[in-house]
Amino acid sequence: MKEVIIATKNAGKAREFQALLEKKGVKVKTLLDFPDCPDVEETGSTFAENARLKAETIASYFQRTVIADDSGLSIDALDGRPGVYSARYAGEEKDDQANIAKVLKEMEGIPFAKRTARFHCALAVAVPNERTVVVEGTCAGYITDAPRGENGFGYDPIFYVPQKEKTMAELPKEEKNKISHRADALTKLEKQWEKIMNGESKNI
Ligand SMILES: O=c1nc[nH]c2c1ncn2[C@H]1C[C@H](O)[C@@H](COP(=O)(O)OP(=O)(O)OP(=O)(O)O)O1
Ligand SMILES: [Mg+2]
Repeated sequence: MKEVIIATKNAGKAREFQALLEKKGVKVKTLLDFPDCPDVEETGSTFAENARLKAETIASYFQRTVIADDSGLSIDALDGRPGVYSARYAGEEKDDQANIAKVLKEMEGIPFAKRTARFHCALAVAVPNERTVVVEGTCAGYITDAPRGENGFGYDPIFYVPQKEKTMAELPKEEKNKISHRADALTKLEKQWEKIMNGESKNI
Protein backbone atom coordinates (compact mmCIF):
# COMPACT_ATOMS: atom_id res chain seq x y z
CA MET A 1 0.00 0.00 0.00
CA LYS A 2 1.23 3.46 -0.81
CA GLU A 3 2.03 5.72 2.07
CA VAL A 4 2.22 9.47 2.55
CA ILE A 5 3.44 11.65 5.39
CA ILE A 6 1.06 14.36 6.59
CA ALA A 7 3.07 16.99 8.46
CA THR A 8 0.73 17.42 11.41
CA LYS A 9 0.92 16.83 15.14
CA ASN A 10 -2.82 17.42 15.53
CA ALA A 11 -4.55 14.12 16.38
CA GLY A 12 -7.93 15.33 15.08
CA LYS A 13 -6.50 16.20 11.68
CA ALA A 14 -4.54 12.93 11.63
CA ARG A 15 -7.75 10.90 12.11
CA GLU A 16 -9.50 12.80 9.32
CA PHE A 17 -6.66 12.32 6.84
CA GLN A 18 -6.56 8.62 7.68
CA ALA A 19 -10.27 8.31 6.83
CA LEU A 20 -10.10 10.58 3.77
CA LEU A 21 -7.07 8.89 2.21
CA GLU A 22 -8.01 5.33 3.10
CA LYS A 23 -10.64 5.64 0.36
CA LYS A 24 -7.83 6.31 -2.11
CA GLY A 25 -5.89 3.27 -0.90
CA VAL A 26 -3.24 5.43 0.75
CA LYS A 27 -1.81 4.82 4.21
CA VAL A 28 -1.19 7.93 6.29
CA LYS A 29 1.76 8.58 8.58
CA THR A 30 1.80 11.75 10.64
CA LEU A 31 4.37 13.49 12.81
CA LEU A 32 2.76 11.76 15.78
CA ASP A 33 4.56 8.66 14.43
CA PHE A 34 7.88 10.56 14.45
CA PRO A 35 8.21 12.19 17.88
CA ASP A 36 11.74 13.45 17.13
CA CYS A 37 10.63 15.45 14.13
CA PRO A 38 11.39 19.19 14.52
CA ASP A 39 8.64 21.70 15.29
CA VAL A 40 7.98 24.17 12.49
CA GLU A 41 7.31 27.75 13.53
CA GLU A 42 4.19 29.01 11.79
CA THR A 43 5.41 32.49 10.93
CA GLY A 44 3.35 33.03 7.76
CA SER A 45 0.48 35.49 7.53
CA THR A 46 -1.79 33.22 5.46
CA PHE A 47 -2.91 29.59 5.66
CA ALA A 48 -1.15 28.95 2.35
CA GLU A 49 2.19 30.34 3.59
CA ASN A 50 2.06 28.28 6.77
CA ALA A 51 1.08 25.10 4.93
CA ARG A 52 4.01 25.63 2.55
CA LEU A 53 6.43 26.25 5.43
CA LYS A 54 5.38 23.08 7.23
CA ALA A 55 5.40 20.91 4.09
CA GLU A 56 8.75 22.13 2.75
CA THR A 57 10.54 21.91 6.12
CA ILE A 58 9.33 18.38 6.78
CA ALA A 59 9.86 17.20 3.17
CA SER A 60 13.45 18.34 3.39
CA TYR A 61 13.85 16.63 6.79
CA PHE A 62 12.59 13.26 5.46
CA GLN A 63 13.69 13.75 1.82
CA ARG A 64 10.23 12.51 0.86
CA THR A 65 6.93 13.83 -0.41
CA VAL A 66 5.07 15.51 2.43
CA ILE A 67 1.61 17.09 2.64
CA ALA A 68 0.91 19.77 5.26
CA ASP A 69 -2.43 21.21 6.36
CA ASP A 70 -2.79 24.69 7.75
CA SER A 71 -6.34 25.44 8.68
CA GLY A 72 -8.55 27.58 10.88
CA LEU A 73 -11.75 29.45 11.45
CA SER A 74 -12.49 32.88 10.08
CA ILE A 75 -15.44 34.77 11.61
CA ASP A 76 -16.91 37.75 9.74
CA ALA A 77 -18.09 39.63 12.86
CA LEU A 78 -14.53 39.36 14.25
CA ASP A 79 -12.88 40.71 11.09
CA GLY A 80 -11.69 37.22 10.15
CA ARG A 81 -10.30 36.21 13.54
CA PRO A 82 -9.11 33.80 14.85
CA GLY A 83 -7.82 33.08 11.30
CA VAL A 84 -4.23 31.89 11.11
CA TYR A 85 -4.04 32.19 14.90
CA SER A 86 -6.88 29.67 15.40
CA ALA A 87 -4.79 27.03 17.21
CA ARG A 88 -3.31 29.46 19.72
CA TYR A 89 -6.20 31.92 19.99
CA ALA A 90 -6.51 31.61 23.78
CA GLY A 91 -2.81 30.93 24.44
CA GLU A 92 0.26 28.92 23.53
CA GLU A 93 -1.08 25.67 24.97
CA LYS A 94 -3.50 25.19 22.00
CA ASP A 95 -6.52 24.39 24.17
CA ASP A 96 -9.68 23.75 22.10
CA GLN A 97 -12.04 24.43 25.06
CA ALA A 98 -10.31 27.71 25.90
CA ASN A 99 -10.34 28.78 22.23
CA ILE A 100 -14.08 28.06 21.99
CA ALA A 101 -14.77 29.96 25.22
CA LYS A 102 -12.85 32.99 23.92
CA VAL A 103 -14.74 33.02 20.61
CA LEU A 104 -18.14 32.66 22.32
CA LYS A 105 -17.33 35.55 24.67
CA GLU A 106 -16.33 37.78 21.77
CA MET A 107 -19.52 36.83 19.91
CA GLU A 108 -21.87 37.61 22.82
CA GLY A 109 -24.93 39.60 21.76
CA ILE A 110 -24.32 39.16 18.01
CA PRO A 111 -27.53 37.92 16.31
CA PHE A 112 -27.54 34.62 14.41
CA ALA A 113 -27.69 36.19 10.94
CA LYS A 114 -24.44 38.04 11.66
CA ARG A 115 -22.62 35.01 13.03
CA THR A 116 -21.36 33.85 9.62
CA ALA A 117 -17.99 32.09 9.51
CA ARG A 118 -15.85 29.89 7.33
CA PHE A 119 -13.38 27.10 7.93
CA HIS A 120 -10.31 27.31 5.69
CA CYS A 121 -7.83 24.61 4.82
CA ALA A 122 -4.64 25.09 2.82
CA LEU A 123 -2.87 21.92 1.75
CA ALA A 124 0.72 22.10 0.54
CA VAL A 125 2.35 19.19 -1.26
CA ALA A 126 6.13 19.42 -1.10
CA VAL A 127 8.40 17.12 -3.06
CA PRO A 128 12.16 17.51 -2.47
CA ASN A 129 13.67 19.63 -5.28
CA GLU A 130 10.32 20.33 -6.94
CA ARG A 131 7.91 23.24 -6.83
CA THR A 132 5.41 23.01 -3.99
CA VAL A 133 1.73 22.82 -4.92
CA VAL A 134 -0.77 24.63 -2.66
CA VAL A 135 -4.55 24.28 -2.84
CA GLU A 136 -7.28 25.66 -0.60
CA GLY A 137 -10.71 24.55 0.54
CA THR A 138 -13.47 26.17 2.58
CA CYS A 139 -16.67 25.30 4.41
CA ALA A 140 -19.26 27.98 5.29
CA GLY A 141 -21.45 28.08 8.40
CA TYR A 142 -22.50 30.00 11.52
CA ILE A 143 -21.11 30.29 15.04
CA THR A 144 -23.55 28.90 17.64
CA ASP A 145 -24.02 30.48 21.07
CA ALA A 146 -23.01 27.30 22.93
CA PRO A 147 -20.99 24.17 22.10
CA ARG A 148 -22.94 21.12 20.87
CA GLY A 149 -21.71 17.62 19.90
CA GLU A 150 -18.79 15.37 20.73
CA ASN A 151 -17.31 14.48 17.33
CA GLY A 152 -14.50 16.12 15.44
CA PHE A 153 -12.03 18.50 17.09
CA GLY A 154 -11.12 22.16 17.44
CA TYR A 155 -14.00 24.54 16.81
CA ASP A 156 -16.40 21.86 15.51
CA PRO A 157 -18.82 22.09 18.51
CA ILE A 158 -19.59 25.78 17.77
CA PHE A 159 -19.68 25.57 13.96
CA TYR A 160 -23.25 25.20 12.66
CA VAL A 161 -23.66 23.74 9.18
CA PRO A 162 -26.95 25.09 7.83
CA GLN A 163 -27.55 22.41 5.18
CA LYS A 164 -27.26 19.69 7.87
CA GLU A 165 -29.00 21.66 10.66
CA LYS A 166 -26.27 20.42 13.00
CA THR A 167 -22.95 21.54 14.37
CA MET A 168 -19.90 19.95 12.80
CA ALA A 169 -19.36 18.06 16.08
CA GLU A 170 -22.89 16.58 15.89
CA LEU A 171 -22.21 15.10 12.45
CA PRO A 172 -20.88 11.55 12.10
CA LYS A 173 -17.31 11.65 10.82
CA GLU A 174 -18.30 10.32 7.39
CA GLU A 175 -20.66 13.31 6.99
CA LYS A 176 -18.04 15.83 8.06
CA ASN A 177 -15.58 14.25 5.65
CA LYS A 178 -17.95 14.89 2.73
CA ILE A 179 -18.41 18.60 3.36
CA SER A 180 -15.37 19.83 5.27
CA HIS A 181 -12.84 22.43 4.15
CA ARG A 182 -10.25 19.61 4.32
CA ALA A 183 -12.26 17.38 1.96
CA ASP A 184 -12.81 20.39 -0.35
CA ALA A 185 -9.08 21.09 -0.49
CA LEU A 186 -8.26 17.42 -1.14
CA THR A 187 -10.68 17.40 -4.09
CA LYS A 188 -8.53 20.10 -5.64
CA LEU A 189 -5.53 17.75 -5.57
CA GLU A 190 -7.52 15.07 -7.43
CA LYS A 191 -5.89 15.68 -10.80
CA GLN A 192 -2.34 15.67 -9.40
CA TRP A 193 -2.97 12.78 -7.03
CA GLU A 194 -1.65 9.92 -9.15
CA LYS A 195 1.48 11.88 -9.95
CA ILE A 196 2.07 12.79 -6.31
CA MET A 197 1.69 9.19 -5.17
CA ASN A 198 3.68 7.69 -8.02
CA GLY A 199 6.54 10.05 -7.31
CA GLU A 200 6.33 8.99 -3.70
CA SER A 201 6.49 5.27 -4.45
CA LYS A 202 10.00 5.78 -5.85
CA ASN A 203 11.13 7.04 -2.47
CA ILE A 204 9.83 4.22 -0.31
O1 LIG B 1 -11.95 20.66 10.81
C1 LIG B 1 -11.80 21.44 11.77
N1 LIG B 1 -12.72 21.51 12.76
C2 LIG B 1 -12.57 22.30 13.82
N2 LIG B 1 -11.51 23.08 14.01
C3 LIG B 1 -10.56 23.05 13.05
C4 LIG B 1 -10.67 22.26 11.90
N3 LIG B 1 -9.59 22.46 11.13
C5 LIG B 1 -8.83 23.32 11.77
N4 LIG B 1 -9.41 23.69 12.95
C6 LIG B 1 -8.85 24.57 13.97
C7 LIG B 1 -8.14 23.73 15.01
C8 LIG B 1 -6.94 24.57 15.37
O2 LIG B 1 -7.36 25.52 16.36
C9 LIG B 1 -6.66 25.32 14.07
C10 LIG B 1 -5.64 24.60 13.21
O3 LIG B 1 -4.36 25.15 13.41
P1 LIG B 1 -3.10 24.53 12.62
O4 LIG B 1 -1.90 25.32 12.89
O5 LIG B 1 -3.50 24.31 11.20
O6 LIG B 1 -2.95 23.08 13.26
P2 LIG B 1 -2.30 22.59 14.61
O7 LIG B 1 -1.34 23.61 15.15
O8 LIG B 1 -3.38 22.16 15.53
O9 LIG B 1 -1.50 21.30 14.14
P3 LIG B 1 -0.35 21.20 12.99
O10 LIG B 1 0.14 22.59 12.72
O11 LIG B 1 0.69 20.31 13.60
O12 LIG B 1 -1.02 20.56 11.81
O13 LIG B 1 -7.89 25.41 13.39
MG1 LIG C 1 -0.05 24.56 13.86
